[in-house]
Amino acid sequence: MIHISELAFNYASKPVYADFSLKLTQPGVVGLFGRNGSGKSTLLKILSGLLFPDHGKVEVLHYEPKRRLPAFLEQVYFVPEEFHLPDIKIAALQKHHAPFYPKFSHPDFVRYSEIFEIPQDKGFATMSLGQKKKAVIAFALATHTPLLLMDEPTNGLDIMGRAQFKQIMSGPEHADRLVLISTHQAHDLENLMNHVLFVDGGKIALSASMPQLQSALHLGITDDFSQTEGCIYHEALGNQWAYVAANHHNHAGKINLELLYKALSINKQGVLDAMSKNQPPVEKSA
Ligand SMILES: Nc1ncnc2c1ncn2[C@@H]1O[C@H](COP(=O)(O)OP(=O)(O)OP(=O)(O)O)[C@@H](O)[C@H]1O
Repeated sequence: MIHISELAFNYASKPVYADFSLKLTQPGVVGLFGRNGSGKSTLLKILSGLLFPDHGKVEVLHYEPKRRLPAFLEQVYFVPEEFHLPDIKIAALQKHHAPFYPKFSHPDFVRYSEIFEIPQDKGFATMSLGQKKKAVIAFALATHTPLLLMDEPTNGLDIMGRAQFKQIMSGPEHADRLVLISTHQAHDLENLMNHVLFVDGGKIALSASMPQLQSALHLGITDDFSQTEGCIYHEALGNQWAYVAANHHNHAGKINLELLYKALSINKQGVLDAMSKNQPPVEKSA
């Protein structure tokens, strides 16, 4: 579905990607993680055809995004982190924009709008930031495009909004699409994710499915500091210690993505060594 090889991209003189490669071949929810400024939004814009690579090959759903062919654009929806909406009501949003997306589902849009409690009688100019974001997400999910790109979708949503987002995203109607989500709110979405990507230094630091992570890593909490010896990463948690270690027991445990993110930021090589030593015989990419 996504095939990038040897991508290079610079903003004027600011290099963001150099020799970046990535392959995602299966539908599912993929989390895109990385430090501030690591290039996540830039990648989503390149994939949606809003920015053009300087070098390398980018293929999405068998199209080159930079050509912006209508047959490509009707299959991809991008929810940016920041957006401007005209002062219209959500019924008008649907009327004017839905015809661009052949698989758009009116009943699903109504259902998602109800779950999100989006006001029907207000124009966007008088909606709150969270209400506008919910309207855009409800629309994006109702397009049923095979590829959905979302940049920080839960930013600006309250606790109920985040729960509503998870509820909608878990629906079986999204099972066949690839949903690539850039987020710093790892905890919000970790139960939904099938695969995670970490970008660092203009390259993919890690691309792994959840089963691969669960098989290779053991994340836990202990009262006994001596148990953190030899771990890939540990941190104080009140009177206890949270840690990331290589999984020597072959029990598939729960992956706390925030802890994994810190482990990768502080000791990337430790994580990669554990991953390379313990790979289950499962899919190699999402
Ligand atoms: N329009 C632009 N012109 C010049 N430089 C830019 C532009 N947009 C982004 N950058 C720079 O490119 C790099 C990557 O930015 P990008 O927004 O893709 O990062 P990000 O990973 O999405 O960051 P964040 O987590 O903070 O949202 C950053 O160093 C940023 O300063």
